[in-house]
Amino acid sequence: MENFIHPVFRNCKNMTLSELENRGFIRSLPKAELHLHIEGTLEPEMAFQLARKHGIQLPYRDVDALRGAYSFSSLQSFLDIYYQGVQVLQDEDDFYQLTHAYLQRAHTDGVVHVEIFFDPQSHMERGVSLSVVFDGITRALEGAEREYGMTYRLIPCFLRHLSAEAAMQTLEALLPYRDYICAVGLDSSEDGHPPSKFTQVFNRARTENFLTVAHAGEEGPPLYIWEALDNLKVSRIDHGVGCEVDDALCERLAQERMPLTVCPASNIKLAIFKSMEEHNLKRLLQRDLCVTVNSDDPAYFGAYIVDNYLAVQQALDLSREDIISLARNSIEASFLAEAEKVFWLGKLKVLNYAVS
Ligand code: HPA
Ligand SMILES: [Zn+2]
Repeated sequence: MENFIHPVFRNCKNMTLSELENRGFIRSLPKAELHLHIEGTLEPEMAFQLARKHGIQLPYRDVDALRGAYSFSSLQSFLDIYYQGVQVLQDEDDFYQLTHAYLQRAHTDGVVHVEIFFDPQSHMERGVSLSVVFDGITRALEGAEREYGMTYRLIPCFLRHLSAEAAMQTLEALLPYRDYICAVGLDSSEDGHPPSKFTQVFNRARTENFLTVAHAGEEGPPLYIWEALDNLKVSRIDHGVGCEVDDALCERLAQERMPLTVCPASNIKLAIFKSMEEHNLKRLLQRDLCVTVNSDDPAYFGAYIVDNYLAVQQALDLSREDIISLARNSIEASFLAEAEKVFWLGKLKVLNYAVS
């Protein structure tokens, strides 16, 4: 027990006082996490625990060797390891444990509302039923709502490297679970898989009263962001950092107040930017875009939501007002009801008075 360090403090050993103060400040802000793949919260310790439980042999000697493999050169190099990790998720309790662990962590980070992605196709193709996935995830979400008052939405995503027909079949399989679903999304390998490939599927999703979101402009060109807006009629762009080279697109995003769910640590780990100092988040904020900060796949990128806020604050020299704007954007960009947004925005307004 002597050497036990709570995961929240694992990275704190070498921190300066101002880092600790900033971390506490960021934690204290009510915020929403809007870009989080639940499968991307699988920490190596849990991967080994579940592999042992199910008699699965992971191709790594131990937890350290697995964590050591989390070194990526591109989105695809990450996805190859991520889909391998998914294999250990087999029964309802696995999905519960995974989601429960993430929600506990999010709560300590001051997250008051989560919108969680998951990849139904990566489970169904292994013979894991949708009811197992939904039951496990929603059991944890309902527990966090009871215990912490944390609200939630669920967003199943279609894998864009698979066919539009497969996505349509997946949408049909999801319909019996419609009461648990707020929106549908699009993720996985971006290059060569434009949003327009899924126009019909997203049309159908909207006739079924689902909102839509899509990953676009992570590695892909601005054209994919235009297509997500015009073909898929999304309410948010996931990532979207590739918009910067297209002035007309930036103007449209600003004018429509179209949120971008930016994931800074993910962008560095997947080599979208060479370093955090080169990240374009501050420039996008200065262009009046509705930028939010999120963790994407925190177990793989080594950074949960507060780590992401802190990293951009330090690297880009963001003020406390900037940080509050990011938290405010997250509430505004969420799929919460208007009255709930007003409640959290009121709390943030009081905090803003306190720092300005
Ligand atoms: O960052 C991502 N991009 C695309 N697909 C994904 N699936 C999990 N994480 C990601
Ligand atoms: Zn993502």
